Amino acid sequence: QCSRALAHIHSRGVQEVIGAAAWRLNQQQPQQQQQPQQQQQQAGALEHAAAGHQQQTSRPLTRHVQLPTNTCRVAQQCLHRGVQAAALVCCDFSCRPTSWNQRGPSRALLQQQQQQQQQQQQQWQRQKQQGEWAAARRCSTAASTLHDEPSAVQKSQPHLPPGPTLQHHPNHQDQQQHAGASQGARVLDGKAVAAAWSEQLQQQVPQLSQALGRPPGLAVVLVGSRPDSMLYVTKKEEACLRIGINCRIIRLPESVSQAQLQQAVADVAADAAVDGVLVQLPLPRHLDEEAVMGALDPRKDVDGFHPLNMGRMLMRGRARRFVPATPLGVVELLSRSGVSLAGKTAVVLGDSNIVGTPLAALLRDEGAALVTICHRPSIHDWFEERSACRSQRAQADVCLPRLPGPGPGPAAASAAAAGSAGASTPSSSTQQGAVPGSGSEGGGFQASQLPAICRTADVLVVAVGSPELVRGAWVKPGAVVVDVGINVVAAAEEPAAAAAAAAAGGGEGGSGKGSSSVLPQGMQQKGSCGSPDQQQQQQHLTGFQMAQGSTVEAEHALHQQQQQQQQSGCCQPDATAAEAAAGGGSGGMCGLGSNYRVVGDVSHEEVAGVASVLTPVPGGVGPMTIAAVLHNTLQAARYTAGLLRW
Ligand SMILES: Nc1nc2c(c(=O)[nH]1)N[C@@H](CN(C=O)c1ccc(C(=O)N[C@@H](CCC(=O)O)C(=O)O)cc1)CN2
Repeated sequence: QCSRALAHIHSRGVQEVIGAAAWRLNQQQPQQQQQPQQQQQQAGALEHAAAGHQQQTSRPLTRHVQLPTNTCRVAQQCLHRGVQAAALVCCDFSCRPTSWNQRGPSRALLQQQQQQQQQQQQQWQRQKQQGEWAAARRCSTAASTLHDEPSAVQKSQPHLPPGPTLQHHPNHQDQQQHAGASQGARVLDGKAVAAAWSEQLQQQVPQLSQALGRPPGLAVVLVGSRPDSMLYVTKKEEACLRIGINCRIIRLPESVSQAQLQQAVADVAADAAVDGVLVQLPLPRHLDEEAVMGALDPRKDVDGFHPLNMGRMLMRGRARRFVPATPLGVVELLSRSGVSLAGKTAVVLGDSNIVGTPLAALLRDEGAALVTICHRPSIHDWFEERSACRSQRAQADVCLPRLPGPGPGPAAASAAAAGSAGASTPSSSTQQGAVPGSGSEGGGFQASQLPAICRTADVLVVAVGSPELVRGAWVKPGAVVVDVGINVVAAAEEPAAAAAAAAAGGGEGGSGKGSSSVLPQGMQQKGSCGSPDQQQQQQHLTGFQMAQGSTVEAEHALHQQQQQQQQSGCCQPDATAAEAAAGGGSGGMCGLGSNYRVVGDVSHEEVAGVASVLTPVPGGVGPMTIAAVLHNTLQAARYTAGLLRW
């Protein structure tokens, strides 16, 4: 079990697992009491490794393995001799502070640690059934409460400085792991967790600035003036300034050419005062995002979108470098909230490069036993049927998607509507005849599985950009649900209101034609935003667009619409990001005001009654994304300063 745990640690990129030799020594004579000479040998070996490390990197060792039973005190001696950081793995549950020798920690500290360990061990006992992955996690959990342990994802990255302390909440974990039908989900406070993380990062800045001879520097390249992108860039800039990172924004016009953009990125990356560079996405349609990402300097690629960084993360057992901010934020939010992923069945709705795809790899690395990605063909089918779904919601718990068959169209829509009455699971007869794996040509089968696949998830992450797609009935009781979507909808379009409207309207039809109740009031007042059909379409796309997991195609389509609206006075073309942020409870995209609100991809109200843990929108993953950018920028600064080996 121990060697598996070590292999696991190695496979996650931790290179410095010193003490493994001492562990082996101990293994060879498991029954024997160690002789003082042996103990000294081990202490010497660890110290030697620690000193070597310090010499090589000019900083103290930041992680080592805490060894079983007898050797624990050896590790402890190391801590006393200037090794700063936490034990990573404690393989032996019977290891007790009492086995440490007199030169170990003070009695008070021992007592405190003993108490903590006892609490942990009680918790371990309750979780003992969780299997091998859980064992490794239990160990690191114990270690992290004893010391200032790097957080979950940091552990998987080599050479990290002492990181933030994982806040494990046994009660919360119990709640998560033992909850059946939930009395009400624990709603994670992403804003507070991000603030705490940022504060920890802020504490690292002075030391880094000293090593660099200047503050760490981030450059953000922003093409065009999408209100959402402007808002996010402003958030990044403000967050940087708050903790002492210099932030440069390079604003390029919408019409910038591929060559000009790549040149601008190369120029800013060549600036010696810039440690990290990111290009805000999405880019206008005429630009080739892949080429831009490929041309980034991977050592400064704080978004982790360069193929080298992405590849290292996706491949099993490779040492990671930069991890994309939103997935990193998700995993940090869970881990800092005491939510364990070990042994869990995870489902990720959405396969974007920004969120879904990298997050699936992170969940795998965090110990999830099974990770399913519901990818584009299946989800697109849902989008195609959303308008039909909406009007069906009043009548059915789960709105069925289009039946397998011809491509999207009115016939398919009415088939879906007809099928929605009785069947709510994929085992229903309406699903027969579906062609598994038929993919984008006829993804009805995949789409029809979505609710059922979601219901298999202990941990469900939704990043598709479809407002409140995931309903209560899609969620397994007691599941952990992470909502990554950010959708702007008209305030009047709350699900309950929509359902009531649909019920009152007696099945108005899928298109929502002429339904003024769902139109943004501001637009109605201005009355110049296109036909009702266009307005309806715009609403869909608005929600679609704002999500971090949404497709670039849809984003561009919306952007074009926005531009048209701006020209026609529908949106405020001159609203700055700051104004937008200040405007209305929605967080104010495009000067939205109170007629709009920001919702996630999950029906919060419904799912809160079923899940055990839920992230809100806004105030969940979004703020964690910003904190993760700060984290990555400081990592980049460490590479620049030579504090980390690339
Ligand atoms: N180059 C990148 N582009 C984009 C990324 C990315 O990680 N790198 N992710 C998203 C946008 N994004 C950061 O860039 C981001 C999205 C949302 C938030 C956020 O804080 N959201 C708030 C709500 C928004 C509001 O106030 O209206 C929240 O959830 O509380 C931050 C950053 C796409 N592009």
